[in-house]
Parts: sequence; structure tokens; C-alpha cells
Amino acid sequence: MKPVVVRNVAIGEGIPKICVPIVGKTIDEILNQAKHICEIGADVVEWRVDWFEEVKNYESVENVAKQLRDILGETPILFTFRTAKEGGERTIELDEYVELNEKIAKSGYVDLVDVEAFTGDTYVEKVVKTSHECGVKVIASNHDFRKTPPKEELITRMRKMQELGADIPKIAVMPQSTEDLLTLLSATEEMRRCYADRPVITMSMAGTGVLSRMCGEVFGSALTFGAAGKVSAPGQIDVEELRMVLEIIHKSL
Ligand SMILES: O=C1C[C@@](O)(C(=O)O)C[C@@H](O)[C@@H]1O
Repeated sequence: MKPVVVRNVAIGEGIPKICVPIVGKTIDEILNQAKHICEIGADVVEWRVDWFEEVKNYESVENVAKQLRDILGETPILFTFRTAKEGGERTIELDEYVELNEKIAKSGYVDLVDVEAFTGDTYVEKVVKTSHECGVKVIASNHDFRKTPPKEELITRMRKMQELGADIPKIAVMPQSTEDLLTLLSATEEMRRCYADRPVITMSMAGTGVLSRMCGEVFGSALTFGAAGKVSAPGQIDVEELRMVLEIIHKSL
């Protein structure tokens, strides 16, 4: 399995990488969060652009992306518009969604884009193609904020993301029981052992799922989201505490 190398960060090798989301509404909030993340350190920074109040104005989006690049230097930037149907802050027309992702990939200011895998194959493939032409990696994602589908279904979805050409499949699900957490971990482990030819990212959300955000190195999840203040999904823990736990596990393996 080959890691995905973005700037100097090898995702899928060694200790899981920590990604910290920016969830500001205004330009000031976004840039201040970026400065704060620089101080505490992150392997990857996710800009959750669906939170941004000016997201419908592309010029403004690109202008903020440029400033984020200046602030974050060599830290890889993941650009994510999370749609309302997958737990994000707003809805978007499909054509606009594709256009936004393609334009930002072409801008040169971001290193990775997140595309929701079940948007429609042709749309996903279009974003993947354009991103790759620009040297930008693609995370294909899928979220279920209500439940945890069966293991076979989780694996089928991640395999589908590979087939669509994503560099990293990602799946986030909500547990309704401790057994659901085991289902997510078991799907991750089987995916790595039997099917994955690239890194994958998985998490079980909320309190019941929190263990899944820490034990990626054991079961096969290459990156985990940690919070610097505001969380972007239930169950994210503080970056510094998360880093400590990841290191403890890493040392023991
Ligand atoms: O897809 C994900 C994962 C996530 O939902 C989580 O559960 O940590 C947080 C989101 O910001 C990110 O885009």
C-alpha cells in the first residue's frame, strides 16, 4: 500500500495524521482559526467552506484560500464543502458543487479536495480528473449521521470510492450502540487487509465512537480529525490530547 504524500506529509504511513478543521463563518474567524492551528500544530488543515458566509462568491473563496495558504505555509490544506445532506451547513446545486471544487483545484492554493462519493459517478469522476490534472489529491467521502450500515455495506462503499479514482476513501458513521463501533472498526480492518490499495480514513462519531478516532494505526485508518476549539463533527477531541494518545499507541506497536 502506497502512502499519499502531500507536501511533506505521508498519509498512510506510520502514525495517523491529525487533520484540524476550520469552521469559521467570517473571513476574520477563518483566518484567526488558521493562525491558532499554526500555533498548536496540525498535519493537515481542513477548510470547511460550507461554513463560510461568502461561499457563493467564488472570488471571495479564492481570496480566503490564498490567505490560508500564506498563513499555513507548508501545511497541506484540504478543501471541503460538506453538503447539508451529509451533515454540512448548507445545500448546493450539483453543478455549482462540481464547479467550486474544480475551480479551487485549479487555483493552486489547496492540496486536497473532498468530494462526496455518492454525488453521482460522472460528477465525482469529473472532480477527480480535474484535480489530478492540477496535482491535487482527492478524498472521496460518505457520511451517515444517523446510523452505522452493516460491515459489508461500509466496505462496498469504500471500494466504490477506490474505483472512482479517489486517492483516499473516507467514511464517517454514527453508532447507535457499542456494537456499531465494532462494525466500523471491523470494516476498516477488513478493507485494509483484503481490498485497499491506498490509505483509507474511517470514524465512528460521537462519544460511543471516540475510540475510532484514536486507534487508526491498529485497524487501518490513516488520518483522524481533532478539534482546536470548535468541533466540525460530534466526537472530535482536542488536538493536543489526541496527539498524546496517538503517540502512546504508536510507541507500543
Ligand atoms: O468528513 C469529515 C469527518 C468529520 O465528519 C468527522 O467526523 O471528524 C469531520 C468533517 O469536518 C470532515 O469533513
